Amino acid sequence: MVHNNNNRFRFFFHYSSLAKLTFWSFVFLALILVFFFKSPSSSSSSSSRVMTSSRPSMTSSLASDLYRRSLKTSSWGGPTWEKRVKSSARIRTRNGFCVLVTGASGFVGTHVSVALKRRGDGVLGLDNFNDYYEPSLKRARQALLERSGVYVVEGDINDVALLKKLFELVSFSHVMHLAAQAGVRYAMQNPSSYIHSNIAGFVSLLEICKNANPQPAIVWASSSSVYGLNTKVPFSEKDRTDQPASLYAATKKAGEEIAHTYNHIYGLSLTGLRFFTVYGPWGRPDMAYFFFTKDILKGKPIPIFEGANHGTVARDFTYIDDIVKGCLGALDTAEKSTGSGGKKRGPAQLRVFNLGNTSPVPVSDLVSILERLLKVKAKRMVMKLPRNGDVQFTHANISLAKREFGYKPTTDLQTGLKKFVRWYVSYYGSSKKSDQ
Ligand SMILES: O=C(O)[C@H]1O[C@H](OP(=O)(O)OP(=O)(O)OC[C@H]2O[C@@H](n3ccc(=O)[nH]c3=O)[C@H](O)[C@@H]2O)[C@H](O)[C@@H](O)[C@@H]1O
Repeated sequence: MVHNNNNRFRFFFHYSSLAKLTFWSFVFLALILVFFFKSPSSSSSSSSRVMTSSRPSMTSSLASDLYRRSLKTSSWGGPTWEKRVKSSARIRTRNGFCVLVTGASGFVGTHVSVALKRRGDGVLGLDNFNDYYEPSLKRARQALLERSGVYVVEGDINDVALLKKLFELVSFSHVMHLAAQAGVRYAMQNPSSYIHSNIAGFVSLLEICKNANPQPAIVWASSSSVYGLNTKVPFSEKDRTDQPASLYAATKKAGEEIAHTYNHIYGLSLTGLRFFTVYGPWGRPDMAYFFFTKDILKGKPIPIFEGANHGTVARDFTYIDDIVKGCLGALDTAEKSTGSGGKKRGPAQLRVFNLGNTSPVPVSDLVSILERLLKVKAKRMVMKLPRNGDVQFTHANISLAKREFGYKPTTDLQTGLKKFVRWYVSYYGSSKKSDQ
């Protein structure tokens, strides 16, 4: 009896302390939730586009919220959001791909997404809409993508919870990874942004891809800048790439080594594309051809770089439509990854290709073409090539891409710039008045 009473007492004691514990846990959780939803920075990061979110876990959502706060992007989740994600990623043709395009509202990302969608592939975009250059241009590209049926999820590639969610909702056959911090000279002003996007972000994406089942094949943007101080021309994929001249180039080179690691350990199929100074409609305002156009129209001086002893500075300018063909060719010839759920099952494809135009043009000739197209004389201000990451010359050997997927650029600089200028004038309206 005594024994029984004791048991009952113990049971009651346990029961009441358990109830207390549960009660206080609830109170604590409620306090966290109140703090989380009322916090000013969390609400300031929420734009009018905020959707109710169904987030995977408290800790991951807090972490992802921090990223979103720092990048001022809106939140994600909820049934409507999930429906849009799935609908955008739905394949509409036999044997079509299901592609996640990171950096979809970027210059190359927009063009590639539209081309994939047009041929019936399922395409889901992802972009953090950062303000490295005018976000309104990224929004305009997003509107264009919407009209083509491509939904762009607003978020950062470092947001692990978001990436997990996307891979839960959609079984991607391919990832076209174009999200990056671009620009050679800006790396001296904001080095950490290159580490954040080009290294940490790439690893975060690869971690998700390696754990996915099935693992997608990945095609991603490297850069001609990896050739750095290499003087042997034209640049071939076999040439040395261990002398980067800018932090930007170093992060792209690091990306190539990271790609090797994930291919080796996890059996991810990885293809890096070394783009050579891509230009065209909907381009990047930080690039020379773009801001030269703006400044020539405004009558502002154009800084034209030259090498030592008046040496020519030249680029293998490559038109966007040619680059898009190269990207699709790389996707079409990408073999499947061989691993699943984080385990390698056999060797997988690892490739790197130059995507250039194979005909370098001096920067001074670029300016002459723009003068003719704009019918305005440029105020040329010739200056020494700054020692902040620029290289004097780029020239692609494209025989590897030609052999693998028939890559053959067809647009010369004159023709491509004509299309760019036409777009520029129509986009900015009366361009001479444009403040962009
Ligand atoms: O192909 C690449 O790998 C790289 O191409 C471009 O980098 P860059 O070729 O330096 O392109 P721009 O900044 O547009 O410069 C084009 C040319 O104009 C010259 N330039 C640039 C700026 C300026 O004020 N004056 C000037 O003469 C540069 O020296 C260069 O020769 C992109 O900005 C990079 O993101 C990309 O990775």
